Parts: sequence; C-alpha cells; structure tokens
Amino acid sequence: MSARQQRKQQVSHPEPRFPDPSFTGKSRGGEGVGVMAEVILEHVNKYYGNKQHAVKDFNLEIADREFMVFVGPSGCGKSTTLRMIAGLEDISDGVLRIGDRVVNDVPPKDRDIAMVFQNYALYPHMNVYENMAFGLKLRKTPREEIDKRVRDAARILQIEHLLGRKPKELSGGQRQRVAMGRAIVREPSVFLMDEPLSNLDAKLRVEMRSQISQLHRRLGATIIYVTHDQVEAMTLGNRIVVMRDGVIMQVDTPMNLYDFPQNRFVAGFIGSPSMNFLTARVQNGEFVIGQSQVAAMGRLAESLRAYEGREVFLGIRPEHVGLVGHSDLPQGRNVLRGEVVVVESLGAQTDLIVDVAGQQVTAKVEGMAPVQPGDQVELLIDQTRLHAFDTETELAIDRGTPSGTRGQMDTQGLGYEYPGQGQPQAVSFGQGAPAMATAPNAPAGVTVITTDAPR
Ligand SMILES: Nc1ncnc2c1ncn2[C@@H]1O[C@H](COP(=O)(O)OP(=O)(O)OP(=O)(O)O)[C@@H](O)[C@H]1O
Repeated sequence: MSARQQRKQQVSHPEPRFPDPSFTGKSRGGEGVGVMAEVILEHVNKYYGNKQHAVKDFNLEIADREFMVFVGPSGCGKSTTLRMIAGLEDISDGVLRIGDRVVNDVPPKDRDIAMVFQNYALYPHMNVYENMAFGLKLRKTPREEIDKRVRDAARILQIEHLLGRKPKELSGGQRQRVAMGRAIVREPSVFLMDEPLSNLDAKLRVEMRSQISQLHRRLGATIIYVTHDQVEAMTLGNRIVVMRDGVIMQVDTPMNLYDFPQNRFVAGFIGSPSMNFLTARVQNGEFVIGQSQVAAMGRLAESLRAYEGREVFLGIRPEHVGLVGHSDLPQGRNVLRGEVVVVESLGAQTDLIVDVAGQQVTAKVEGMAPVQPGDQVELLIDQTRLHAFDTETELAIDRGTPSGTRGQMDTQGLGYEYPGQGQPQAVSFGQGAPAMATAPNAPAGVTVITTDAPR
C-alpha cells in the first residue's frame, strides 16, 4: 500500500478522529443541526515539505447552509483543502474561520463539523443502531437523547427498518447511508464529504446523489463536498469550486460555469462531451477556420475587436453544433464544413466527430444522423453560445455574466488579466471587495469582478 493510500485509509476511520463535537442544542430550522456556520478561507496555503505547494492562496466564502462542491482532476488539492477545514491537516499560511471563530488552531473535535469519507468504515460487530450511537455514547450523551437522535437520523435517511442489522447484511448504498447517519447524529454545523459515493456502483451513485440533495434541504446544514465527478458537482452544488494545481480556476453556480466559463480549463472540464476548441483567426469579426466562417454576436463580438487579425481558441459545445438539414438551428452562413470521421449512434442522440480543416469537432446530434464516415457535411453552429479564449492566457475573451459579474481568478490565482486593453491589467481583489475598490485604474469597459456571496 502506498503512503498516500495509507494516509487516506488512516483518515477514513472517523470515530476516533471525530469525537462528537459538543452539540450546542441550538436549532436553526433544519432537522437537527447545530449553529449557523459559514466557512471562510482567506489566503490559505498548504505546503507539504519545502517543494509541494498543494494549495495556493485559496480564498473562498462558503455561506451558512450552502452546498459547496470542490471539483477538479486528481491531485489538484481538493482533499487537502477539505482536510485543512476539518483540522486533519495544518494550514501552512492564511486564516480559516468557521462561524465567527478563527479555527486554525482549534482541534477537529471542537470545530463543530462531521466528515463522511468514501470508505465508510462501519464497525462490523455492531448493528446499525449501535454504529450510529457509538460516538454519542463515547461523549456520554444521555441515553434518551441518543435514542432520539439515532431514530430521527434513521427516519431522515429512511433506514429505520435496518437499525437491527449488521453492516455485512447491508448493501453498499445502505452502508453509506449509515455512515451519513453517524455524521448526522452529531448535529454538526458543517458536513465535510470526501468523495462519499465513489465506492458505489453507477446506479447507486445516482440514487444516493438525490438522497444527499434532499438531506441537504432537510437538514439545512452547510455541506462541503469533494468529488472529481463533474456530474455529481453540477447536480449537487449550489456553487462549485473548480480547482487545478492547487489554484481556484472559478467559483460559480453550475449554470454559470456551463454558460460563462472564465477560462479554457473550466470550459473543458464542465460539460460532456467536452467543449470543442478550435484554433481560429479573427477576421472582420468572424472566426475563420479553413474555408469556414462563424460570426461572433453581441458582447463577444465587441470583446473580439481587440483580437482582429489574431488567433484565438474558439469554444463550441457539442450540443450547440447541428447538422445542416437535420437541426432546428437557423440555417445561415455560419457553418463549418468537414468530413465525418466517427459516427456513434446512441439511439436518442448521435455523436459525430467531424474533421474541419484538420481540426476535430464533436457534434451531439438529436436522434439518428443520416451520415457515415467519409461523408462531407456542413455543421451548423449556434452563434449565441460561442466561447473564445486567449491563446496565451487561456482566459475567456468575454467574461461577463448576465447578472453583470462574478469573480474568479486567473490561471496564476492572482486576479484577472484583461487582454486587448493595452498592457494586461492584473486586478487583485479581496474577500467580498468589489474589484473596482482594489483596481481603480481598471480600463473602461472592463467587467467589474466581485467575490461576493452566493446568489
Ligand atoms: N501528505 C502528503 N505529503 C506530500 N504531498 C502530498 C500529501 N498529501 C497530498 N499531497 C500532494 O498534494 C497534492 C494535492 O493532493 P490532494 O490529495 O489534496 O488532491 P486531490 O485533488 O484530493 O486528489 P484526488 O482526487 O486524487 O484525491 C498532490 O500533488 C498530492 O500528491
């Protein structure tokens, strides 16, 4: 077993690590959780030894009762960040607040949190009731109180009929629910969940996903949830933090991540199949790829003026590409011409890969597409859903959102750069501070970026 696996296993045993945080008894409307809890990370860094800078200047405000998801590829620092919030990992630099307390030096048991891991580690010799009650017993919670909390949690999780069973008599999903139950009975203000569904098969994951969502609504608790699965992130989160190499790439609602990715990484990470990226030259406000042209519209067209004559990455989601003669998209001159390379019929939809002037474009076409490899086709593009990215910084060329603004970091985690405005403007911003406050010289026309509370 590798050192990393050992570490994961070590922390996967929540009982001794997470004695029941002292229950305050203060109700806040949900079913059985503790006090108001927002979680705030200010300039948090984590170094492992001298070389490994695992989390870099992480700034985030998680609102009370928010469901916040951390997502990103393996090794991007999701678990490390969660473990710092839990107190299982020291914070090298920066400030962590839970509620109105700075908790950098507060031991895990006093942070009013509970953690659920992918390895749910139930005690095999105890039945479900005893497993759920164990932590409270250790805390010498009165028996009637234990009984009430266990039965309440079992009702919420719909496992009342399983209370007398041993773990080996349970399915994977039921075991995971017991593990959740063990966290719920502690009535913490904040639940931390580290890939809690990754041991389950695909069908159960979907089932448990909706259960966790319902649980969040019923408990009214703050949940911080780590996953590398973008579908889980999109369906569960009020907001999502997309991370790469220890840096926040964007924090936003699922829909804003989808519609307004702030950089190429987020654009490619969110959505399935992934967004197409085509190298295109900007000419007369149009993206030119080989013999094909696609015109930009609206604000993107305005932002694109600064790129006239230059190359950019044009981003098009496969679901925004149609087949001429086989799509509801308006027919016009905005077509990409190419040769079909792959046809994957899935019944309700067909995925096509089309070679457009040496670049591959995936199209998600409704129903059965009447084409085969080798056919010359014209692809219709939904002009209203185009994205464009600077080839050097990989930042989105138009980063506005319908609500005006929402703030994220650039690839260095330092702030925003605004290409095409003379010298690139690096704008630093603090928690909740409008960018204008820290960037009074931001060029005219630049979107004001804030890192304010969730909508
Ligand atoms: N104890 C440790 N000592 C040294 N490096 C570590 C340690 N724990 C994690 N790292 C490194 O820190 C980085 C972030 O790891 P972390 O476990 O937070 O990533 P992750 O996003 O949760 O990945 P995964 O999805 O694979 O669990 C990785 O490069 C990892 O190798």
